Amino acid sequence: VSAKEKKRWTLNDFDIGKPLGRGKFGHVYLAREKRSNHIVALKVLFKSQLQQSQVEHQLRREVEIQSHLRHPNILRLYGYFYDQKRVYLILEYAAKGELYKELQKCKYFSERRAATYVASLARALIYCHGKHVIHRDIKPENLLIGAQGELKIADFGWSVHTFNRRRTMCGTLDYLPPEMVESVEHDANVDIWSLGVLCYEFLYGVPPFEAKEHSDTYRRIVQVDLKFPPKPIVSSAAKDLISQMLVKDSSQRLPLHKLLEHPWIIQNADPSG
Ligand SMILES: COc1ccc(C(=O)Nc2ccccc2)cc1NC(=O)CCSCc1cnc2[nH]ccc2c1
Repeated sequence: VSAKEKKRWTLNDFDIGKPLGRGKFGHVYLAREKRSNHIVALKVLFKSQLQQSQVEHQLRREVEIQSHLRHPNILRLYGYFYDQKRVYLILEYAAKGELYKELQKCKYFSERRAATYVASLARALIYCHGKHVIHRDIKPENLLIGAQGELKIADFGWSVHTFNRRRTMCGTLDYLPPEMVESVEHDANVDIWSLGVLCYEFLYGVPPFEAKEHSDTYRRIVQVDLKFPPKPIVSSAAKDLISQMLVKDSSQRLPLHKLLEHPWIIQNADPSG
């Protein structure tokens, strides 16, 4: 289903399959586009709920942002259509499912798997930043796994163009960098912080600043209270990379292109991503 055809999609163009999950604004179903037999994920959003939460403009902006993003590690939004009550998003289907379920199952990933994922996410973020899009919500719940095992950034519910930086608190705090916790101006370097948090969680199975109370997590983040547990055994190269990303001063964080040259990535990431 290429977005080139500016055709008007309707529900009749699809056979609807099993439910894939329920998001905040609606349900997602496996679906097959009848003419091409192409398998997609169809996300159904209720207009009433979008109106209630005043997110229609955010959805419109997001569809606009997404329609220009083409990257193997970014879940595609092929198009959308609507009827009386609902808005339908035609999304890429990631055949190997949700990354966080895989992380829960494995407890933590090998250094090779973690480095491969981190490198592919870094390439996706370099691509986004090149288009002045910062994602700001990189966490396991927003990552899916494609048919070849490749990682896909899957949810842009909070992405913004860098020119209008809204500071809306969204979801878990674990991934928020100090400047967002202290809600000061922030820039694309927020994604480097989140990628560092993610790399830590891939290797240890828990995020670095996790605490029982929100207030404790806040404090640990703004103090960058970074500790590496004795188990599982993690290489010093991995710890070095994480320590260069989880830096309070966002301008001092390791730039993404430097990350791709870091010894731990060079030695462990599978080049195909
Ligand atoms: C590019 O992606 C997206 C773009 C936009 C939105 C969205 O809802 N935007 C929004 C909504 C309302 C207000 C403002 C903005 C969501 C996504 N992405 C997902 O929702 C991921 C899981 S759905 C797909 C999918 C695929 N492949 C799978 N394999 C297993 C499960 C699964 C699930």
